[in-house]
Order: sequence, then structure tokens, then C-alpha cells
Amino acid sequence: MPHIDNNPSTPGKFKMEKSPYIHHHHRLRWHSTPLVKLTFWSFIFLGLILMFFFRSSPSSTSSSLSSSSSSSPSSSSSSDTSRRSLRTFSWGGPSWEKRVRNSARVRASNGFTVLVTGAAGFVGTHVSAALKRRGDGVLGLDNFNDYYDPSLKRARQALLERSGVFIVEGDINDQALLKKLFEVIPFSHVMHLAAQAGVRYAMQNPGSYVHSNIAGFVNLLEVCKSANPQPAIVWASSSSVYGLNTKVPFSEKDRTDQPASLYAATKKAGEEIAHTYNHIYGLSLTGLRFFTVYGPWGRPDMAYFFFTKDILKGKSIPIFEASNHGTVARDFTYIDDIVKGCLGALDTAEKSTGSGGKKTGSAQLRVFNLGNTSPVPVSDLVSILEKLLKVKAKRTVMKLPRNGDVQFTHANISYAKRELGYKPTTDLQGGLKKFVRWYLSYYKPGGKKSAV
Ligand SMILES: O=C(O)[C@H]1O[C@H](OP(=O)(O)OP(=O)(O)OC[C@H]2O[C@@H](n3ccc(=O)[nH]c3=O)[C@H](O)[C@@H]2O)[C@H](O)[C@@H](O)[C@@H]1O
Repeated sequence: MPHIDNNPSTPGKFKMEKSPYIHHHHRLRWHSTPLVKLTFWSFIFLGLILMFFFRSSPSSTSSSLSSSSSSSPSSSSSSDTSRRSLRTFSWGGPSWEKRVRNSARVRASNGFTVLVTGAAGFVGTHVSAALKRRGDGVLGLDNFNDYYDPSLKRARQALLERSGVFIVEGDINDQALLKKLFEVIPFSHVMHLAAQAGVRYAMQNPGSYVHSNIAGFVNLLEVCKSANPQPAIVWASSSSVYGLNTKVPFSEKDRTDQPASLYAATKKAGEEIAHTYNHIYGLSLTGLRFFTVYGPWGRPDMAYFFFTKDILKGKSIPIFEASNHGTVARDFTYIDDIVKGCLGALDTAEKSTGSGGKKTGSAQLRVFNLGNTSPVPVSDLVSILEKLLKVKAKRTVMKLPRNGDVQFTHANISYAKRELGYKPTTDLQGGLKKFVRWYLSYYKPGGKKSAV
């Protein structure tokens, strides 16, 4: 976030700081020249305007930022980022508070009160809807950034609204907003899914990953540790933390100190940060390492999604392969299975132990793989899509770019099975069938929506 201190110092500022105190006689000299006086006061005036501009973002506004580009992640620029940083959100007031309370109202006996960050995102929408369906109180939070087409996020929001879930518009970096939410609702759980996602985009906009996945996460944990009662937190880590690990299938005990992308490094940092907050403040924390989640209402920046769009358009699709024609594969995991894993993690999360910002005993700290245990080569993913779409893809085989991608992922899920009762039941063929059905109805030719 741009800060007033980050503005380059002006010559006037420099003179202001140095001259009056260190070289007193110089100060007298400049004040004798009208031109110097004019320049001096112009800088003061400019400085005041700048100060007013930055300070006038009220505390009820947040620094959005997290991300990036317009519809395509590749079109971002630093000016985009700073423009977004100044985006404001309005929140507060009696009718806003009423919507917050209604949304968070628990309907089932022993139901939870869950704050879902990233609720307009792919996983966030599905998890919020599932929690609401079973009678938990759910409040969403999302900054609706334009990393990918925000109209899809708005459509998900409308979907949730119909089931009674209100999404507060704001950023996880906005401490005043988070504090306010905890003042209004004593959340029993936080499902933290807000993040800057995407492996390859991290090379174009590294700051957005640090801002959302590290600074935003720390800000959220700061508010949670001071809340009374402290909530239990379940949050999204990533299969990418295994990085260059070659031992398969990936087990939670394997090394995760060789991330291949900044994205992976920020998720790994999140796991270490979780350890710290658990250790110092007694926060109950569960990290879920998602393995390439796909399905209806998915993310347009992911391969299965834009392959579908491009196959339908007759545009060629780049299929990555490793050196020596090595297969690139992913343990694609269907959204409904991931949702079950998220609910299982919430249901088995123990209470945090801290109070008044102080730890009173040890608390639960867990990390689970949520995968499908069945890696599929990317070329097979394309073949399945061709059959479902009844269109032949124009394939362009390319070398796996050296920008963060790993060659394969494969989850060992026995720990999640034992502790969370996690058992994926949808294979890639069945899951893509549901995705394609959704895609075709959402982006109906002649319909209102156009594929991003
Ligand atoms: O499992 C995870 O933790 C991660 O899964 C995905 O990352 P990724 O597996 O790279 O998903 P895609 O970008 O959809 O790529 C899927 C596969 O298609 C390949 N691909 C991608 C893009 C492309 O143009 N061509 C291509 O062959 C990739 O190498 C990869 O093997 C998500 O984008 C991340 O946010 C998430 O954290």
C-alpha cells in the first residue's frame, strides 16, 4: 500500500529538514530571495495536498490491492496496483450492521458462527453455501478485486445472497473493519480463503501475494488473537508448498522448504506464521493444502477453465510438458470434495485457548492435504474436455515454463481421512462433466454473460 513516507522526497522537503537547524545562516540566505520563497511555499502547499489526499482515505476504507489485472492477469501494471490500493469500501451504519447480524444468525442447534474470507471466490462461495445450508451462521468478506473478471464474483455474490449470506465488501488488511466485525459478531470460527491465488502470475505482481497472503493473513490473525472469544481458524494453504519435492505421494511430513514460486513461498510462510500465532497466543489453526481445485463457478485463470473457453473459440491451447517429453500432471480435486474437507476441518477444530490476547494453554495446530490421490496428465484433461465439448482442441505442446510450475502433484490423504473423515468421490471425468454443464449454461451463446 502506498504510504505517505514512500513518496520521493522533494528538494523542498530536503531543505526544510536540513537548513533551519543545521546551517542556520543558509536559512537566512534563502529567505531573502523571493524565488526561493515561492518555491519553498509551493512545496509546502504540494505536500499538504498530498497529505490530505492520503489521509482522507477514512479508516472505514480499506486498501484493496491484492491484485492485479483486468480480465487477464497479464495486463497489470504498477499504476493499476496503486489505483486499487486507494479503492475505498464503505461499511458501517445501522442497516449494514443489521445485514451482518442476520447473515451470521445460527439456525441449527449447536451451529457455528463463521466468518468466511474470500466468500465471493470459487472455494469461498461453495463453502459459504454449504455452511448456510446446514444451519450455521455465515458472514462473507471479500474485496472483489479484479485479478479475474469481477462480474463472476458478483454472480457468486448474488447466488449467496439468495441463500441468505451477506458478503461485506472490504479487505483483510483493514484492521478497523475486522475489529468491527468481531465487535458485532463473536465468531466461533473463521474460514480464511481470501488470498492472491495463481502460480504463474506471481512473477508479474509479486506485491499482491505479499499483501494478501502474508500481510493480510497476519492482520487477520492479529484481530483473531485479541478477539474474545478467540475463534478457531481454518485456512487455505496450497499443494504448491511441496515445490521441488520428488517423493510421491506428497505427505504432510515431507519437506516443504523448496518452493518453486513466490505464491508457494507465501503459502509456506503462512504455515510458519500460523505456527507462531498458535504458539504465542493459543489460536487453534488448521491449514488445508488444496490440490488444483476445479468445478462449477471456478476460477477463469485456471487451465481447465480457459482451455474450455479457448477450445470452444477454436483457439490453440498451450499444453506444458517437462524436459524429455516428460508428463506434466495434477491431482485435480473436485470442489464438492474440497467443501467436505473444509467442513470436516471446521467440525474437528478445537477451541482456541487464548483470552484477552494471552495464551492460557496449548492449542490445536494442524496441516492437511486435500487432494484426490489420482494425478492426471494435462493432455488427458484436454482429451476429456474435447469429448465433453464435442470439439477438437488445437494443441500446442510447450516446454513447462520456468515460472513457478511444478511437474506433478499427488496427495497422500490418509491423515485427512483419519482426522476429518475426508474421502474424495469425484473423478476428473465426472467433475469436468459438471463443470462443462455449468460453463455452457453460464456463458450461454446469446446470453448476457460472455466468457472472460
Ligand atoms: O494446487 C494448488 O495448490 C494450486 O492449484 C492451482 O495451480 P495449478 O495446479 O498450477 O493449476 P493450473 O494453473 O490450472 O494448471 C493446471 C495444469 O495445467 C498446466 N498448464 C497451465 C497453463 C497452461 O497454459 N498450460 C498448461 O499445460 C499446468 O502446468 C498444470 O500442470 C491453482 O491455480 C493455485 O491457486 C493452487 O494453489
